[in-house]
Amino acid sequence: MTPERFTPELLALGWTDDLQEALNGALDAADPQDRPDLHPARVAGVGRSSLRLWAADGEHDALLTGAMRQDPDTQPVMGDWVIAQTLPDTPKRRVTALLPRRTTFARAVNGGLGRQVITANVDTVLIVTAPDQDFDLPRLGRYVAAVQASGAQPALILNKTDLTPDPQRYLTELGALAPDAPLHAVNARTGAGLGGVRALLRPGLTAALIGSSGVGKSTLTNALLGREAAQTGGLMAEGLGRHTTTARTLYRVPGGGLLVDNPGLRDIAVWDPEGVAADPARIEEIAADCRFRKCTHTGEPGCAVQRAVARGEISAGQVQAYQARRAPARRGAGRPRR
Ligand SMILES: Nc1nc2c(ncn2[C@@H]2O[C@H](COP(=O)(O)OP(=O)(O)OP(=O)(O)O)[C@@H](O)[C@H]2O)c(=O)[nH]1
Ligand SMILES: [Zn+2]
Repeated sequence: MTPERFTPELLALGWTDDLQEALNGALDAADPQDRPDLHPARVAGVGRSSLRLWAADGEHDALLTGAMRQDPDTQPVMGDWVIAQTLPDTPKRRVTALLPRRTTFARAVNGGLGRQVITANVDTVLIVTAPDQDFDLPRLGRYVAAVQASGAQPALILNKTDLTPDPQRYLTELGALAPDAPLHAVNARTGAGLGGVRALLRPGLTAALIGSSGVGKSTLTNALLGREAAQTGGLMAEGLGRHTTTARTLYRVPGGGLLVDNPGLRDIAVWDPEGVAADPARIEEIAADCRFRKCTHTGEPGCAVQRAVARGEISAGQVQAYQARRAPARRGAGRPRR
């Protein structure tokens, strides 16, 4: 049907079985005449009215269909996978559909009534801190919670290890925040310890860096990329350049992996942590529409919860948090609760 399907190019961009399945479904539903022109692509840059896409056959500028532009639920964000149509008279593509999101970073808007997704499909978030006045365990703990709520895996990075005679003391405290998370000490300026961080950026995986201003995210980005891509010292990163006011970009890491640079993610410190927490009543309300009464929301057909995740109404992380909370009760009772 389509020439795509796990080409090395798509895999390098983070293509998965779930995405292929969603694409197949969308192609089945599409006008047979259009099918050869429909291809998956990853959103690598977001401008006011256009998108930068990375596809199996290279980079393209793209426009949204009017319907997608008007619906906040289908507005593609950095990291999203979309279906893009080639057009006869222009090199620009037209984005026709949003593919389901694996993870979502969102912030609460309208006083917590709504949520705005700012980055999708990030697998690993490197939480960066330094052994100086930035080292604030409660705030770092909120980063960890926000990352887990997004559905992504946190990793903890202590940068600027040259500033302390005793990095181990900081590492011990950091490690206690998330015992299962990878933990690395680095000096982004000299590159010391970078090998461990590089090992987290495997082909097909998408990573992002968060942490306060000045902690060394841009320096670390440049060290990982092996070039001066991001401006250090608090200036804006390279991105869509002249076309946008807010730089948001995706980088390819030499050796594999993708790195999202998104100022919106950097502001995670100001997020309301409750805004991203799961509301069990809300999820149970959605789950009432699942086809199966004992649906576990882990991939059953007709699952209303997964449908809500795909629409961005709730995040994969919220569902995970909800399931994690239910699991002990389920074990205790020895049978499913519903
Ligand atoms: N001593 C020391 N300084 C570092 C290290 N890494 C980065 N810096 C310095 O810290 C300052 C801030 O680094 P940036 O990389 O711009 O920090 P950032 O987190 O990207 O900051 P924003 O762009 O404002 O979010 C720069 O002067 C860097 O040279 C390190 O490992 N040791
Ligand atoms: Zn379900």
